Amino acid sequence: MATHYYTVTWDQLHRDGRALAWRLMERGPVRGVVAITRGGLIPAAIVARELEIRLIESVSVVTYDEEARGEPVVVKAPAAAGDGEGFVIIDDLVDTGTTARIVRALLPRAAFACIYAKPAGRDIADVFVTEVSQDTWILFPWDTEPQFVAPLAKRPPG
Ligand SMILES: O=P(O)(O)OC[C@H]1O[C@H](OP(=O)(O)OP(=O)(O)O)[C@H](O)[C@@H]1O
Ligand code: HPA
Ligand SMILES: [Mg+2]
Repeated sequence: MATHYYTVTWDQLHRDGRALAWRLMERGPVRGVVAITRGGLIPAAIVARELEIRLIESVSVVTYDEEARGEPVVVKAPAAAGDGEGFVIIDDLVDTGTTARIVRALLPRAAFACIYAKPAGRDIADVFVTEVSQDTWILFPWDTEPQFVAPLAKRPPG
């Protein structure tokens, strides 16, 4: 269970997505990207734009219902990425690494990249940008909205 929250704004996600693109570019040419839906869709779009990649495939794995982890289900396999040669699989984050391991098994020759990583899943990523602790839940901009917060002086102590 998460005890900390790390809120990511659209602006920060865009910057971190571009940082991921830089790191991928340094590793060598990329023919296509495979986005793990849904969280990997926007990171994959940012990377594809920066690396001028038009070949974009998707794979759908459902593992979580909000913060509750369930049995991962592959809802859609990647159709046109072969064994993954020349492709980079992209996701928003690795947490336990379960989702990444399933997709890596489907595309054994692809690299795996994500923007955020937690310690339990970090080693499965070839490239990531920012690490957060295992007890931190990352709040993505598509899951949140700005809202009023009470002034500090009016909040209950604690
Ligand atoms: O490393 P893991 O423990 O497998 O967790 C990471 C995965 O969990 C989330 O996806 P989720 O299953 O919530 O689906 P979504 O991307 O459609 O929101 C996240 O987008 C990663 O794909
Ligand atoms: O920290 C997280 N944030 C959002 N989705 C997630 N899915 C697994 N871990 C996370
Ligand atoms: Mg996901």
